[in-house]
Amino acid sequence: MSLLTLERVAITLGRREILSPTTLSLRRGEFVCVIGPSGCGKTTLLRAAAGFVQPQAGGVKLAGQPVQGPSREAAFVFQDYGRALLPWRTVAGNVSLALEAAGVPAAQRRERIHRVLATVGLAAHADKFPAQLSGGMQQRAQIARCLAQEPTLLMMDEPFGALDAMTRESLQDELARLVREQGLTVMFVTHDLEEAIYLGDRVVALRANPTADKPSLAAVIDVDIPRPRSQLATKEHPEFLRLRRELYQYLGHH
Ligand SMILES: Nc1ncnc2c1ncn2[C@@H]1O[C@H](COP(=O)(O)OP(=O)(O)OP(=O)(O)O)[C@@H](O)[C@H]1O
Repeated sequence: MSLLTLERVAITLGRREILSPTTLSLRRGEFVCVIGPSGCGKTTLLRAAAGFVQPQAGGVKLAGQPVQGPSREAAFVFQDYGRALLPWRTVAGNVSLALEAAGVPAAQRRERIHRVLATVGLAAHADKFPAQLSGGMQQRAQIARCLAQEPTLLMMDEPFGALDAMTRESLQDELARLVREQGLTVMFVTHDLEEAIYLGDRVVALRANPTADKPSLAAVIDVDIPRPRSQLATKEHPEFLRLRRELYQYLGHH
């Protein structure tokens, strides 16, 4: 059963067609990664799917309902955690924002804040300010704020792109666990092929400068590698290596 459906979604910015008509649907609980060269429209596709931009043609449906603007069902995680968090609010205060916006009474907020912070391993840092945390911890805080909103869909735009390799790997593993435990559906933009294969149930490859015979959607590939995955074993799995080669060719030569 599909949760999110994009039906011939096309986007033109200025006079340029950024995204040629693209059809894609995400099943409930599915983790879909979107890759492609810089400027091919990954962020634009994600923003359209989240209702932040209205496509010039085609439509987006969430749980069968047309998406006409941002909704609480879909939470958006940005790469730039430094700008996503309010510096004058503590970690707990930042998470509280999502609950305040949803009208959750103060009496229930404390417990909910504690629960989501524990989920992302930040329970001991609730009273710290963002500037007192490492990049990885700030990104965890942003993810906690999104989870507090209790979304069904997580839209993530290169969330780990600014982190060092070790932190990125541990956050990938935490995210995969969390998504599985909570049954979330994820649309995850990255320019990192390995990250896309490691995390995804499917990988969507976009190409830049679409034309009539070479549309934006270059390929949609199933990642048939068992879960839970692990950084070492999965990345040595023959299927991982095969997919990496296949996607590399799509990105490099199409
Ligand atoms: N508001 C806008 N007006 C005109 N062009 C825009 C606007 N926003 C983005 N673009 C252009 O649309 C194209 C797609 O941008 P988008 O950010 O979706 O690409 P991307 O694949 O996410 O790129 P990157 O990997 O570099 O983040 C780019 O060429 C960008 O310059």
